[in-house]
Amino acid sequence: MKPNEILLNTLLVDKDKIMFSDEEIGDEHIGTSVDTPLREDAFQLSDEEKIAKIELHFKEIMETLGLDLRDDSLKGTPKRVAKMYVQEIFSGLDPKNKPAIALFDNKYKYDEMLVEKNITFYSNCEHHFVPIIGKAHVAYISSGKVIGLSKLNRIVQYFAKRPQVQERLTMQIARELQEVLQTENIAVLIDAKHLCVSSRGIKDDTSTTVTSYYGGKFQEDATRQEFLKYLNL
Ligand SMILES: Nc1nc2c(ncn2[C@@H]2O[C@H](COP(=O)(O)OP(=O)(O)OP(=O)(O)O)[C@@H](O)[C@H]2O)c(=O)[nH]1
Ligand SMILES: [Zn+2]
Repeated sequence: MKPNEILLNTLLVDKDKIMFSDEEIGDEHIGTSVDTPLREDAFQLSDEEKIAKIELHFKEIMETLGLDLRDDSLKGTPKRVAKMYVQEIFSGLDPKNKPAIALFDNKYKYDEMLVEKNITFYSNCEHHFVPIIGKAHVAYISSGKVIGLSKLNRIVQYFAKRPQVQERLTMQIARELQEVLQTENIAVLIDAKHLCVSSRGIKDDTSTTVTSYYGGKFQEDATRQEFLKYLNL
């Protein structure tokens, strides 16, 4: 294959992967791979319909593995897994579960950074569908608006409840905070353990993965250092 053909193929593959956004579908999103790749018909089924379909398919997976679903302990598993996927661990794929955020004026005139640290989250790796367990630390410097503290945690949980890669999770949290708080001044740092790295494959039980995003004033060295100091990093 000539170099140009290789480049073209790469572009085609990437384009297919990132065409569909969870906010909007359109060409303007080609290149904005911050969005979870979603099918065009992603929101057509009700939760009940999704659960029924996943139950059916999961039953088939278990039977293919050789399990006898007449066993008392196993017979409810396909339904349990389906409900867990739709209502719990992948509930962040559905915008109806996005946390409602009320914005308040910064009447306290607090203009230093606010850090919400050690937000424990459970996500799942989109390559293997096994858990990612980690801590997210987020910070913002108000541009005149503030939100309730718990909403910072809720935003982290919403995006964690999707099949994820850590880089995208980091960027989705940062982008949402920038939108909600109407400021570029956002920092996000995630330190997480990927069970696909520790419990299988390379089986490295000690390594963790750190990703970060620094926007606006956090791009200045002193501000970034202050944020990291609060995290004891
Ligand atoms: N960049 C990135 N990679 C991830 C993340 N979670 C898991 N991975 C990696 O995704 C890769 C998938 O690689 P493949 O070679 O296709 O899969 P695999 O054969 O199961 O790879 P091994 O885990 O090395 O056995 C692995 O290296 C994972 O460690 C993540 O959040 N970000
Ligand atoms: Zn994985």
